[in-house]
Amino acid sequence: MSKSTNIVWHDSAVTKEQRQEQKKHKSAVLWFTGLSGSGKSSVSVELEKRLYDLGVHSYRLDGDNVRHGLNNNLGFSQEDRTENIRRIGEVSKLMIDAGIVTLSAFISPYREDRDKVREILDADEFIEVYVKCSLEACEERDPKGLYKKARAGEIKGFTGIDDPYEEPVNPEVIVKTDKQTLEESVQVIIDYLYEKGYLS
Ligand SMILES: Nc1ncnc2c1ncn2[C@@H]1O[C@H](COP(=O)(O)OS(=O)(=O)O)[C@@H](OP(=O)(O)O)[C@H]1O
Ligand SMILES: Nc1ncnc2c1ncn2[C@@H]1O[C@H](COP(=O)(O)OP(=O)(O)O)[C@@H](O)[C@H]1O
Repeated sequence: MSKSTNIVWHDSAVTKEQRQEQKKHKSAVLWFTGLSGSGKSSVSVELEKRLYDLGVHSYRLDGDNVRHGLNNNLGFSQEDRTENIRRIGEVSKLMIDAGIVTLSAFISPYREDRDKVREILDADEFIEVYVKCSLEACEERDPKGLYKKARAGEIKGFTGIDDPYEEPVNPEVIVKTDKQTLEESVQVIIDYLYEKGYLS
């Protein structure tokens, strides 16, 4: 529920469309969702590098990083995760308005939260990228040692262990990081962006 009252929207003199035209590409959010350790950070970092080399104005928002600043008052309860995703959805919307291809990499375990982000954007602005990887493979990788801690009961409410992860029903893109190399996953996304006309 919004607490802001007596506020009036003020339009800019430069439109989103003009910014896109200037940059020579569309803007949208690539919304990476998946278990901890599935590869959201690895794939989005590599993709950002590829996009930069292609001259695409892009920027990456990452769960761990954003929780150091903007969202450092949020934990991992369902309510806090929902607020985390709501804020990132709004930040992504601002970035899209600025003409930027935004890469948002958050577990975002709840379908409803992801769908709400989709709803506040235009139809082709939300590209859900399911970073699919079995729990077993994520746990085997355990890059931060968090699964080990969760199994030992040192972290409560860890996604995939004792907290839910709701898979996307109809994502625009699926990358299977337990079956594909990092480079193959990045290429799948680049191909999608060209095929759908985000890049030309
Ligand atoms: N309880 C619990 N469950 C899941 N993850 C946890 C938890 N506690 C800390 N971490 C670390 O926080 C990172 C996930 O943050 P996100 O903002 O992406 O999470 S969420 O979208 O709000 O669910 C996640 O990063 P990734 O491993 O990159 O996904 C973890 O490093
Ligand atoms: N094919 C692959 N794609 C992405 N990551 C992979 C792959 N194979 C192994 N990995 C490793 O898996 C780990 C994924 O961790 P990370 O990218 O931080 O995931 P997340 O951001 O989803 O938590 C990294 O250590 C990465 O090197």
